[in-house]
Amino acid sequence: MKLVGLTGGIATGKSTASSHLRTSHHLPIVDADLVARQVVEPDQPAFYSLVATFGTDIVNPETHALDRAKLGAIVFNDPAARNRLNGITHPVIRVEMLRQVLWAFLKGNRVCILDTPLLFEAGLYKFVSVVIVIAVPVETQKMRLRARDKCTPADAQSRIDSQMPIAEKCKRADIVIDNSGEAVQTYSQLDRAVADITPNKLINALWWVALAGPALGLYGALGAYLRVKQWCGQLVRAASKKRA
Ligand SMILES: CC(C)(COP(=O)(O)OP(=O)(O)OC[C@H]1O[C@@H](n2cnc3c(N)ncnc32)[C@H](O)[C@@H]1O)[C@@H](O)C(=O)NCCC(=O)NCCS
Ligand SMILES: Nc1ncnc2c1ncn2[C@@H]1O[C@H](COP(=O)(O)OP(=O)(O)OP(=O)(O)O)[C@@H](O)[C@H]1O
Repeated sequence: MKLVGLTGGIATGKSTASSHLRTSHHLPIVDADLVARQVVEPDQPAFYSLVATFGTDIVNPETHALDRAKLGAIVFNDPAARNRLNGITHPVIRVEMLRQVLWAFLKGNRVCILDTPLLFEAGLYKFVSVVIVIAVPVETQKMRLRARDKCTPADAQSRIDSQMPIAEKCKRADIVIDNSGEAVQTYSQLDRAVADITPNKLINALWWVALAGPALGLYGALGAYLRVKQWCGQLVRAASKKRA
Protein backbone atom coordinates (compact mmCIF):
# COMPACT_ATOMS: atom_id res chain seq x y z
CA MET A 1 0.00 0.00 0.00
CA LYS A 2 1.31 3.43 -0.87
CA LEU A 3 1.10 5.90 2.00
CA VAL A 4 0.46 9.40 0.68
CA GLY A 5 0.79 12.56 2.78
CA LEU A 6 -1.76 15.22 1.86
CA THR A 7 -0.86 18.57 3.32
CA GLY A 8 -0.91 22.33 2.78
CA GLY A 9 -1.44 25.43 4.87
CA ILE A 10 -4.46 26.18 7.02
CA ALA A 11 -7.54 26.62 4.76
CA THR A 12 -5.69 25.92 1.50
CA GLY A 13 -8.17 23.13 0.72
CA LYS A 14 -6.96 19.83 2.23
CA SER A 15 -10.46 18.80 3.33
CA THR A 16 -11.90 19.78 -0.05
CA ALA A 17 -9.24 17.60 -1.73
CA SER A 18 -9.58 14.66 0.67
CA SER A 19 -13.35 14.54 0.36
CA HIS A 20 -12.94 14.26 -3.45
CA LEU A 21 -10.39 11.44 -2.96
CA ARG A 22 -12.80 9.68 -0.59
CA THR A 23 -15.97 10.05 -2.64
CA SER A 24 -14.67 9.79 -6.23
CA HIS A 25 -11.71 7.43 -5.74
CA HIS A 26 -12.92 5.56 -2.62
CA LEU A 27 -9.53 6.07 -0.96
CA PRO A 28 -9.23 5.66 2.82
CA ILE A 29 -8.45 8.99 4.52
CA VAL A 30 -6.68 9.17 7.87
CA ASP A 31 -7.74 12.66 8.95
CA ALA A 32 -5.31 14.16 11.51
CA ASP A 33 -7.68 17.02 12.43
CA LEU A 34 -10.44 14.52 13.19
CA VAL A 35 -8.12 12.30 15.24
CA ALA A 36 -6.88 15.45 17.05
CA ARG A 37 -10.49 16.16 18.09
CA GLN A 38 -11.16 12.58 19.22
CA VAL A 39 -8.08 12.36 21.44
CA VAL A 40 -9.12 15.42 23.47
CA GLU A 41 -12.69 14.34 24.19
CA PRO A 42 -13.52 14.65 27.91
CA ASP A 43 -12.92 10.96 28.76
CA GLN A 44 -9.48 10.85 27.10
CA PRO A 45 -6.12 11.06 28.96
CA ALA A 46 -4.93 13.97 26.76
CA PHE A 47 -7.93 16.05 27.90
CA TYR A 48 -6.78 15.83 31.53
CA SER A 49 -3.17 16.60 30.59
CA LEU A 50 -4.36 19.72 28.76
CA VAL A 51 -6.42 20.89 31.76
CA ALA A 52 -3.46 20.25 34.08
CA THR A 53 -1.21 22.31 31.76
CA PHE A 54 -3.48 25.18 30.66
CA GLY A 55 -5.93 25.35 33.59
CA THR A 56 -9.68 24.86 33.87
CA ASP A 57 -10.32 28.05 31.84
CA ILE A 58 -9.97 25.96 28.67
CA VAL A 59 -13.01 23.85 29.65
CA ASN A 60 -16.48 25.00 28.62
CA PRO A 61 -18.43 25.13 31.92
CA GLU A 62 -21.70 24.10 30.24
CA THR A 63 -20.57 21.18 28.06
CA HIS A 64 -17.51 20.20 30.19
CA ALA A 65 -15.67 19.70 26.89
CA LEU A 66 -12.61 21.55 25.63
CA ASP A 67 -13.25 25.20 24.71
CA ARG A 68 -11.38 25.02 21.40
CA ALA A 69 -11.68 28.74 20.69
CA LYS A 70 -10.07 29.61 24.04
CA LEU A 71 -7.25 27.10 23.65
CA GLY A 72 -6.75 28.26 20.04
CA ALA A 73 -6.49 31.90 21.19
CA ILE A 74 -3.70 30.88 23.58
CA VAL A 75 -1.66 28.58 21.37
CA PHE A 76 -1.85 30.44 18.06
CA ASN A 77 -0.34 33.51 19.76
CA ASP A 78 2.34 31.82 21.85
CA PRO A 79 4.88 29.38 20.33
CA ALA A 80 5.87 28.00 23.77
CA ALA A 81 2.24 27.20 24.62
CA ARG A 82 1.79 25.66 21.16
CA ASN A 83 4.82 23.42 21.78
CA ARG A 84 3.28 22.29 25.08
CA LEU A 85 -0.02 21.52 23.31
CA ASN A 86 1.78 19.62 20.54
CA GLY A 87 3.82 17.70 23.13
CA ILE A 88 0.62 16.45 24.77
CA THR A 89 -1.46 15.74 21.68
CA HIS A 90 0.95 14.67 18.92
CA PRO A 91 2.23 11.39 20.43
CA VAL A 92 -1.29 10.05 20.93
CA ILE A 93 -2.45 11.39 17.52
CA ARG A 94 0.45 9.51 15.89
CA VAL A 95 -0.47 6.21 17.58
CA GLU A 96 -4.11 6.46 16.50
CA MET A 97 -3.13 7.48 12.95
CA LEU A 98 -0.78 4.48 12.70
CA ARG A 99 -3.60 2.22 13.90
CA GLN A 100 -5.88 3.56 11.13
CA VAL A 101 -3.14 3.19 8.49
CA LEU A 102 -2.63 -0.46 9.49
CA TRP A 103 -6.37 -1.05 9.19
CA ALA A 104 -6.40 0.50 5.70
CA PHE A 105 -3.51 -1.81 4.75
CA LEU A 106 -5.21 -4.91 6.20
CA LYS A 107 -8.31 -4.13 4.14
CA GLY A 108 -6.16 -4.45 0.99
CA ASN A 109 -6.16 -0.80 -0.12
CA ARG A 110 -3.52 0.20 -2.65
CA VAL A 111 -3.33 3.83 -1.50
CA CYS A 112 -3.98 5.43 1.89
CA ILE A 113 -4.13 9.20 2.35
CA LEU A 114 -2.75 10.88 5.49
CA ASP A 115 -4.61 14.21 5.55
CA THR A 116 -2.26 16.09 7.88
CA PRO A 117 -1.83 19.88 8.10
CA LEU A 118 1.43 19.50 10.06
CA LEU A 119 3.01 16.74 7.92
CA PHE A 120 6.34 18.62 7.67
CA GLU A 121 6.22 20.44 11.02
CA ALA A 122 5.58 17.20 12.97
CA GLY A 123 8.08 15.12 10.93
CA LEU A 124 5.48 12.71 9.51
CA TYR A 125 6.72 13.32 5.94
CA LYS A 126 9.48 10.77 6.73
CA PHE A 127 6.94 7.94 6.83
CA VAL A 128 5.10 8.57 3.55
CA SER A 129 6.19 7.66 0.02
CA VAL A 130 4.56 10.62 -1.74
CA VAL A 131 3.78 14.13 -0.50
CA ILE A 132 0.94 16.09 -2.11
CA VAL A 133 0.69 19.78 -1.19
CA ILE A 134 -2.58 21.62 -1.74
CA ALA A 135 -1.54 25.21 -2.42
CA VAL A 136 -3.09 28.63 -2.94
CA PRO A 137 -1.49 32.10 -2.86
CA VAL A 138 -1.29 33.50 0.69
CA GLU A 139 -3.88 36.23 -0.07
CA THR A 140 -6.40 33.59 -1.19
CA GLN A 141 -5.57 31.51 1.88
CA LYS A 142 -6.24 34.49 4.20
CA MET A 143 -9.46 35.37 2.39
CA ARG A 144 -10.81 31.78 2.54
CA LEU A 145 -9.73 31.33 6.17
CA ARG A 146 -11.43 34.57 7.24
CA ALA A 147 -14.59 33.74 5.29
CA ARG A 148 -14.80 30.19 6.70
CA ASP A 149 -13.88 30.84 10.34
CA LYS A 150 -15.25 34.41 10.58
CA CYS A 151 -12.00 35.54 12.19
CA THR A 152 -10.18 38.88 12.26
CA PRO A 153 -7.24 39.55 9.90
CA ALA A 154 -4.89 39.35 12.92
CA ASP A 155 -6.26 35.95 13.98
CA ALA A 156 -5.98 34.62 10.42
CA GLN A 157 -2.39 35.86 10.23
CA SER A 158 -1.36 34.31 13.56
CA ARG A 159 -2.77 30.92 12.51
CA ILE A 160 -0.93 31.10 9.18
CA ASP A 161 2.28 32.14 10.97
CA SER A 162 1.98 29.08 13.27
CA GLN A 163 2.82 26.82 10.30
CA MET A 164 5.65 26.38 7.82
CA PRO A 165 5.13 28.84 4.92
CA ILE A 166 3.19 27.31 2.05
CA ALA A 167 5.99 28.20 -0.43
CA GLU A 168 8.41 26.07 1.60
CA LYS A 169 5.92 23.17 1.64
CA CYS A 170 5.58 23.41 -2.16
CA LYS A 171 9.37 23.20 -2.53
CA ARG A 172 9.41 19.95 -0.54
CA ALA A 173 6.38 18.38 -2.28
CA ASP A 174 6.39 15.56 -4.83
CA ILE A 175 3.13 16.85 -6.30
CA VAL A 176 1.69 20.38 -5.94
CA ILE A 177 -2.04 20.83 -6.54
CA ASP A 178 -3.04 24.41 -7.35
CA ASN A 179 -6.38 25.03 -5.58
CA SER A 180 -6.68 28.72 -6.46
CA GLY A 181 -9.19 28.12 -9.27
CA GLU A 182 -12.58 26.39 -9.38
CA ALA A 183 -12.92 23.17 -7.36
CA VAL A 184 -13.41 21.13 -10.56
CA GLN A 185 -9.95 22.18 -11.76
CA THR A 186 -8.52 20.94 -8.46
CA TYR A 187 -10.40 17.66 -8.84
CA SER A 188 -8.94 16.98 -12.29
CA GLN A 189 -5.37 17.61 -11.00
CA LEU A 190 -6.12 15.15 -8.18
CA ASP A 191 -7.48 12.56 -10.64
CA ARG A 192 -4.19 12.71 -12.59
CA ALA A 193 -2.17 12.41 -9.35
CA VAL A 194 -4.13 9.32 -8.26
CA ALA A 195 -3.52 7.66 -11.64
CA ASP A 196 0.22 8.39 -11.31
CA ILE A 197 0.71 7.13 -7.77
CA THR A 198 -1.52 4.04 -7.54
CA PRO A 199 0.68 0.92 -7.40
CA ASN A 200 0.20 -2.14 -9.57
CA LYS A 201 -2.37 -4.66 -8.21
CA LEU A 202 -0.01 -7.66 -8.31
CA ILE A 203 2.86 -5.89 -6.51
CA ASN A 204 0.41 -4.61 -3.92
CA ALA A 205 -0.96 -8.13 -3.34
CA LEU A 206 2.59 -9.52 -2.85
CA TRP A 207 3.37 -6.85 -0.24
CA TRP A 208 0.08 -7.63 1.48
CA VAL A 209 0.89 -11.34 1.74
CA ALA A 210 4.35 -10.55 3.14
CA LEU A 211 3.22 -7.98 5.72
CA ALA A 212 -0.37 -8.78 6.74
CA GLY A 213 0.68 -10.96 9.73
CA PRO A 214 2.95 -8.40 11.44
CA ALA A 215 0.51 -5.60 10.56
CA LEU A 216 -2.37 -7.46 12.24
CA GLY A 217 -0.24 -8.05 15.35
CA LEU A 218 0.77 -4.38 15.57
CA TYR A 219 -2.81 -3.23 14.93
CA GLY A 220 -4.07 -5.35 17.85
CA ALA A 221 -1.23 -4.21 20.13
CA LEU A 222 -1.87 -0.51 19.44
CA GLY A 223 -5.61 -0.90 20.10
CA ALA A 224 -4.86 -2.65 23.42
CA TYR A 225 -2.27 0.02 24.37
CA LEU A 226 -4.75 2.85 23.78
CA ARG A 227 -7.47 1.09 25.78
CA VAL A 228 -5.19 0.26 28.74
CA LYS A 229 -3.89 3.86 28.77
CA GLN A 230 -7.46 5.13 28.94
CA TRP A 231 -8.39 2.74 31.78
CA CYS A 232 -5.28 3.68 33.78
CA GLY A 233 -6.14 7.38 33.39
CA GLN A 234 -9.71 6.73 34.58
CA LEU A 235 -8.46 4.80 37.64
CA VAL A 236 -5.98 7.55 38.61
CA ARG A 237 -8.66 10.24 38.23
CA ALA A 238 -11.22 8.24 40.25
CA ALA A 239 -8.63 7.74 43.03
CA SER A 240 -7.67 11.44 43.12
CA LYS A 241 -11.37 12.47 43.17
CA LYS A 242 -11.92 10.17 46.18
CA ARG A 243 -8.95 11.71 47.99
CA ALA A 244 -10.19 15.29 47.32
C1 LIG B 1 -5.67 24.51 18.98
C2 LIG B 1 -7.00 23.81 18.72
C3 LIG B 1 -7.71 23.49 20.03
C4 LIG B 1 -7.88 24.78 17.89
O1 LIG B 1 -9.05 24.11 17.53
P1 LIG B 1 -9.95 24.65 16.29
O2 LIG B 1 -11.24 23.87 16.36
O3 LIG B 1 -10.03 26.14 16.33
O4 LIG B 1 -9.13 24.28 14.97
P2 LIG B 1 -9.00 22.84 14.24
O5 LIG B 1 -8.61 21.79 15.23
O6 LIG B 1 -10.20 22.60 13.41
O7 LIG B 1 -7.71 23.08 13.33
C5 LIG B 1 -7.81 23.93 12.19
C6 LIG B 1 -6.46 24.07 11.57
O8 LIG B 1 -5.57 24.74 12.47
C7 LIG B 1 -4.25 24.32 12.18
N1 LIG B 1 -3.63 23.80 13.43
C8 LIG B 1 -4.20 23.04 14.39
N2 LIG B 1 -3.33 22.77 15.38
C9 LIG B 1 -2.18 23.37 15.04
C10 LIG B 1 -0.91 23.46 15.65
N3 LIG B 1 -0.66 22.85 16.82
N4 LIG B 1 0.05 24.19 15.02
C11 LIG B 1 -0.19 24.81 13.83
N5 LIG B 1 -1.38 24.77 13.20
C12 LIG B 1 -2.36 24.05 13.79
C13 LIG B 1 -4.37 23.21 11.13
O9 LIG B 1 -4.16 23.73 9.85
C14 LIG B 1 -5.78 22.75 11.26
O10 LIG B 1 -6.26 22.19 10.05
C15 LIG B 1 -6.78 22.48 17.91
O11 LIG B 1 -6.38 22.80 16.60
C16 LIG B 1 -5.78 21.53 18.53
O12 LIG B 1 -6.08 20.85 19.49
N6 LIG B 1 -4.55 21.45 17.92
C17 LIG B 1 -3.51 20.55 18.41
C18 LIG B 1 -3.53 19.24 17.66
C19 LIG B 1 -2.94 19.42 16.28
O13 LIG B 1 -1.74 19.64 16.12
N7 LIG B 1 -3.80 19.31 15.27
C20 LIG B 1 -3.39 19.40 13.89
C21 LIG B 1 -3.39 18.06 13.25
S1 LIG B 1 -2.08 17.03 13.81
N1 LIG C 1 -11.29 25.75 -5.12
C1 LIG C 1 -11.96 26.43 -4.21
N2 LIG C 1 -12.67 27.53 -4.54
C2 LIG C 1 -13.33 28.27 -3.61
N3 LIG C 1 -13.35 27.97 -2.28
C3 LIG C 1 -12.66 26.89 -1.88
C4 LIG C 1 -11.94 26.06 -2.80
N4 LIG C 1 -11.35 25.06 -2.11
C5 LIG C 1 -11.68 25.24 -0.81
N5 LIG C 1 -12.47 26.34 -0.67
C6 LIG C 1 -13.03 26.88 0.58
O1 LIG C 1 -11.92 27.32 1.36
C7 LIG C 1 -12.13 27.01 2.74
C8 LIG C 1 -10.97 26.16 3.23
O2 LIG C 1 -11.02 24.89 2.59
P1 LIG C 1 -10.80 23.55 3.42
O3 LIG C 1 -11.66 23.53 4.65
O4 LIG C 1 -10.93 22.42 2.46
O5 LIG C 1 -9.27 23.78 3.84
P2 LIG C 1 -8.35 22.94 4.81
O6 LIG C 1 -6.99 23.05 4.24
O7 LIG C 1 -8.91 21.57 5.01
O8 LIG C 1 -8.47 23.77 6.16
P3 LIG C 1 -7.88 23.41 7.64
O9 LIG C 1 -6.40 23.60 7.56
O10 LIG C 1 -8.48 24.42 8.55
O11 LIG C 1 -8.30 22.02 7.97
C9 LIG C 1 -13.49 26.32 2.85
O12 LIG C 1 -14.46 27.28 3.20
C10 LIG C 1 -13.72 25.80 1.43
O13 LIG C 1 -15.10 25.71 1.12
